[in-house]
Amino acid sequence: MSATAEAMAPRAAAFTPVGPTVIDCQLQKVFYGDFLAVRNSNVPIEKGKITGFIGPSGCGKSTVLRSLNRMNDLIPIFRFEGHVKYHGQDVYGKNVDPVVVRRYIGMVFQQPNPFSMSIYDNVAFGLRLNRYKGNLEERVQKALERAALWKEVKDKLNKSGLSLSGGQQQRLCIARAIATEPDVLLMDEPCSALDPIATRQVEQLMLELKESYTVALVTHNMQQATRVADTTAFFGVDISQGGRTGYLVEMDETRRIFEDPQEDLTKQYVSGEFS
Ligand SMILES: Nc1ncnc2c1ncn2[C@@H]1O[C@H](COP(=O)(O)OP(=O)(O)OP(=O)(O)O)[C@@H](O)[C@H]1O
Repeated sequence: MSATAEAMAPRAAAFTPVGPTVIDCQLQKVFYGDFLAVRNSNVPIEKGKITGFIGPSGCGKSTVLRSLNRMNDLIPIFRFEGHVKYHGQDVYGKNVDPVVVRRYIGMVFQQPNPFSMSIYDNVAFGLRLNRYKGNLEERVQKALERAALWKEVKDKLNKSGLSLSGGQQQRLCIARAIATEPDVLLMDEPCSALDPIATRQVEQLMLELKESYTVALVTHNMQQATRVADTTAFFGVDISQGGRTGYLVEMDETRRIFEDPQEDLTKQYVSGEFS
């Protein structure tokens, strides 16, 4: 670790959540094969808040986000040292089923990815997978209402999810993710494929969703972080060892990260000196 990076790590690690922590994520080292992709990143996710992850390309934002609900399990060369605990329980515990983890910690991806099936079936998918025994129609409607899509699709629930616009597709994916009523929603650049109007709709939706869910959001868009995130984690890339290893530089209330950051690197990044 470089001297600069060493100096930065303790302060970042000292971030103390104000409210209860839903996910206690402490990643000492994250590898893809031999490649050290992320180091020294303690990123507590606080209840009822939107936690934004920002930083230059390749700093490990998505890697950290995907570690929270074991999405990286799908990559055989992924491994890490550290722990991820959800309400104190080890997410990577021996007997923990990743499908169950994702039932509580849902995910929305960068590209809207509705399944090639009807709007209704898209939203009902996770409920059926989890053998939901209640009133399916009611739950589908509720999820679509919460995702601010119901009014636009209520008369065409049998149409393909793929027939919707990009912004509608992303709200459909959000409806699909919240239908099973997860506790936490992970969003990996959910607006990057959307136009400004659809982006604003999804941002508005995020603000409404945080009333019921805890959200962690990866975004390339710093304005988006200032608009929606309560807390922001800024990641940098350490090139001192010849590789490109991401690490948490600083995490704080969003206002502080953008107006009064503690670290020079954060200052330079939020003022647009590098990207
Ligand atoms: N499946 C993988 N196999 C090997 N290396 C990977 C894999 N996924 C990511 N990486 C590497 O890990 C590092 C972190 O990638 P990650 O996608 O987490 O960064 P990011 O900050 O989200 O980037 P971006 O903003 O460009 O999406 C990068 O160097 C990337 O090339």
